[in-house]
Amino acid sequence: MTDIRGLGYLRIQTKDVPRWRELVVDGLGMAEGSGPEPDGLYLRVDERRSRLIVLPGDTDKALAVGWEVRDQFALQRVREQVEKSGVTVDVLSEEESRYRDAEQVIAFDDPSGTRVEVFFGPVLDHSPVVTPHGGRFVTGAQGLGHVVLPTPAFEEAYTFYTEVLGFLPRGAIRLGPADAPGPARRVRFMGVNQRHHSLALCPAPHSGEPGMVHLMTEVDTLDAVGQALDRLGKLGFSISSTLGRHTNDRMVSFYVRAPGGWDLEFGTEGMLVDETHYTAEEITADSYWGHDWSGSEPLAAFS
Ligand SMILES: Cc1ccc(O)c(O)c1CC[C@@H]1C(=O)CC[C@]2(C)C(=O)CC[C@@H]12
Ligand SMILES: [Fe+2]
Repeated sequence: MTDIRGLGYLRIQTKDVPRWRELVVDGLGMAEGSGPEPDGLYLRVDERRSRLIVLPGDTDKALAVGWEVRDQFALQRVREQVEKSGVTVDVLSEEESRYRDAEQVIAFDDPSGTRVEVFFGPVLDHSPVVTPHGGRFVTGAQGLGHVVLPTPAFEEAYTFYTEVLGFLPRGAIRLGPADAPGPARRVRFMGVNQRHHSLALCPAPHSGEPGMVHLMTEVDTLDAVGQALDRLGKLGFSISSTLGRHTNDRMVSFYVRAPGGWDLEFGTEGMLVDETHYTAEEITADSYWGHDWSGSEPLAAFS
């Protein structure tokens, strides 16, 4: 069983912090917090000081995906496993860890070059999470949500996450027709807690900028999802996919395009996995209904 307990945080940079604020605060209804960079946008959805960190930069890209472990002993085990696999691990200084609002952070690159941070001891903010539209986010033992990462080195990356970091396979979906020539290409889902997937890998031409396909965050009511969709329309955001219900995690969600050419998925009613009975399945449709991607602008990871 893996030492990783959940998706802890995502840190990105963007050319357009104000538009990101409209997207995640005015649109999705996250609460604005604070952090070490005065010009950064720190988003709170729970008692953590921040879960999504949006920093100003020259380009739009993911800076780091943060995975949480229980304690210093778990962090040490992860470090040993990653080093044993031949990957260099940076042990961040106390100052660098404090910048990330954690007691201790280690960092390394995954096989696609995505910066991975693993941490324990997140710093809490006990003031009430005052979300601007009253939404309540589903985090806790299920972590922040899930990320889908683009990778041109699919097999290597999948092996790394499952065999080195211990992510559990949580099924797959084939890309393209079942009778396509050559080896099947699949999006593979992986979990570390009861959330169906905390990570998915998607075969893509490159994992460079923006280095993300989407980040999913979950709220506790369908009304909060629908109201966010209404607000985003008024704010002029492009909806990449209409509302729909996924077949694997049963989540009802939509996708909205973020600056930088990747998406934020916003959903509710995600299922809880019971590992006593779960087996990894291959789904043959992404959704029971909805999720019409036909109006989507192309994802930057595929260009
Ligand atoms: C199928 C599915 C189940 C659960 C999810 O949280 C989820 O995001 C998805 C969609 C993944 C989806 C896909 O399978 C094919 C390629 C897609 C359409 C993309 O290009 C982005 C989302 C990808
Ligand atoms: Fe997703």
